[in-house]
Amino acid sequence: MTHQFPSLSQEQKKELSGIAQRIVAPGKGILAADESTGTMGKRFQNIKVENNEENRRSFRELLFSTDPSIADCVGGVILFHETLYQKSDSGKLFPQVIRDKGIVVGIKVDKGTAGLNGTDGETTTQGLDGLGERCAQYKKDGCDFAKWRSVLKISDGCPSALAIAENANGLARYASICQQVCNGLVPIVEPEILLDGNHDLQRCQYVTEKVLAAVYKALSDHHVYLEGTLLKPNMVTAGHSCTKKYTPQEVAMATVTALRRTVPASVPGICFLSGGQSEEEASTNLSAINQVPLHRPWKLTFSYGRALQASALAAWQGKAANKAAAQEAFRSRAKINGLAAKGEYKPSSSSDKASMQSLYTASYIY
Ligand SMILES: O=P(O)(O)OC[C@@]1(O)O[C@H](CO)[C@@H](O)[C@@H]1O
Repeated sequence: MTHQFPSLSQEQKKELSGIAQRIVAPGKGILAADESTGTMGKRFQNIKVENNEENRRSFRELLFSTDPSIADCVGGVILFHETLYQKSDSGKLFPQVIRDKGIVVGIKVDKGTAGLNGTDGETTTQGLDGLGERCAQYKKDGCDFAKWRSVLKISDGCPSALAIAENANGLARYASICQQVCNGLVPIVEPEILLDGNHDLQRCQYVTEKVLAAVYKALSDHHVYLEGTLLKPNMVTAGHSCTKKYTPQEVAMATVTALRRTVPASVPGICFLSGGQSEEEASTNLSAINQVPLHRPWKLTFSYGRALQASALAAWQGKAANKAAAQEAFRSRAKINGLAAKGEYKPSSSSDKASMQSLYTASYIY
């Protein structure tokens, strides 16, 4: 075996690890506002709002112009391409609005999934062609991190060895391109295992361990600098149609056990996706994860889309008059998750009904 040909200087490594650490500073997580145009359409349908560019801008404006105290619990925001070039009501580009609050700007760079022929409906993720050029441009336009989502599912025969290997390699190739000399983006590596299925907690833990082990082998093969990366995994939970119910403590123990067996201690932070859990479930499980009596060498925090925005969307209803109420709903959810990231969130019996509502969609695609 040859030696490694170093591609990153000490300064470049320092920049990457500094960005990653700022995003997951104590009590901070990520707002995933990177829904594609199609996904926003589904969200808007529920509140009967037309899916046009101005409405998408207005909703994001509401989130990004929330009181600056939001920066106490949000360290990073992930944007969709369209949003990166949109402006606030006062005419400021969104990345500037976000950076002015001391929050790091990120961008979703994958181009969605494509079928893997010969498998039982499994997929790979597209977007590697021209990725280097796109990353360099995004860095110039104010981004410091990126996100790429791979999707795997659990059934009797899934995930297949092919799906695991193909998605791990894609994530590693993407991560190495993000970190390349001129690009300087911290890659968030997201191997999402969907909630669909009737499998139990143990099966999800087993699959999560196999998937993460393959991802970290591929990241090593591709010489990815782990200190300058973040992981965005699913929590280990039973499938959505499993009849057995598990406590947050059981979910937390299975999740932390799987992570301890597979994720190197050099990774600064693990930011969970919410994956269809209700807002309350996602917060309660995260808090329980941060209370597991095992050594946890990484920050364990959130990178929620649905579980951070559902109440805000419901309060907004597309009406300017509801902006303040929607911002308050978002601020309150972010604060709760900030506490959960420190293991300090205690759910109260008075939690409102909407926050307990499942946000699950079968075979979630975007
Ligand atoms: O699972 P959640 O927390 O809602 O969203 C997690 C996420 O990766 O999936 C979405 C795909 O639509 C992205 O917008 C988002 O970043």
